[in-house]
Amino acid sequence: MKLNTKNLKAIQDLYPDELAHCYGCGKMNPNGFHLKSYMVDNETIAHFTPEPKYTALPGSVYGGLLASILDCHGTGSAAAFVCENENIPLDGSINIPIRCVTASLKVDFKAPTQMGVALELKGKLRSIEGRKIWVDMTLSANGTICASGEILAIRLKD
Ligand SMILES: CCCCCCCCCCCCCC(=O)SCCNC(=O)CCNC(=O)[C@H](O)C(C)(C)COP(=O)(O)OP(=O)(O)OC[C@H]1O[C@@H](n2cnc3c(N)ncnc32)[C@H](O)[C@@H]1OP(=O)(O)O
Repeated sequence: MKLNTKNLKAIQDLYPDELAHCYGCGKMNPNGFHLKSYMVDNETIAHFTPEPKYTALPGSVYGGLLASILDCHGTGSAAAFVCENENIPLDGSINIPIRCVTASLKVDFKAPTQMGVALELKGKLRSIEGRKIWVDMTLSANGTICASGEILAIRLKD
């Protein structure tokens, strides 16, 4: 079901402009995917509809694209979970001061991912240990989990 984002702020839109050039999710990158992830009830959600040029086999989505959007959903989720943990607001009143980058990303491709539908990505916090944040993710098409992912994101030092 499509998420109503009317009263929500995308995590990636809370990055300051100078750190928002990521190809996958940066609002300042005119050529990028502009993935937007939202915190909803202690999990993160993003929707993304790939263009047909990202085809693997006819009718299904190229796995590299799926890994790419899981990567950005994972780092955004990691930053958001740290903010929640530290009572930093995600309501847009401030740019978030937390920066996380991918140290490790694992993706399991479980079923072909149908082209032409809005994909749903979800993230759940597994753990935070110091600067290390582990997030478990799923990517679904029409309610079928097509890929699962796990990311280790590292919080950058100030
Ligand atoms: C790039 C700057 C952008 C900033 C803005 C971001 C906005 C968002 C942009 C969106 C981005 C979208 C997504 C993208 O595309 S992000 C782009 C792709 N990612 C990168 O380019 C990251 C490249 N790597 C690094 O810069 C450094 O290696 C980092 C920063 C990750 C850590 O180097 P640092 O010197 O800071 O820390 P450390 O080496 O003491 O490690 C710390 C702890 O982590 C553990 N560890 C490390 N690696 C691994 C591993 N592979 N498996 C398991 N564990 C690992 C390590 O053992 C240690 O544990 P412990 O000993 O403490 O227990």
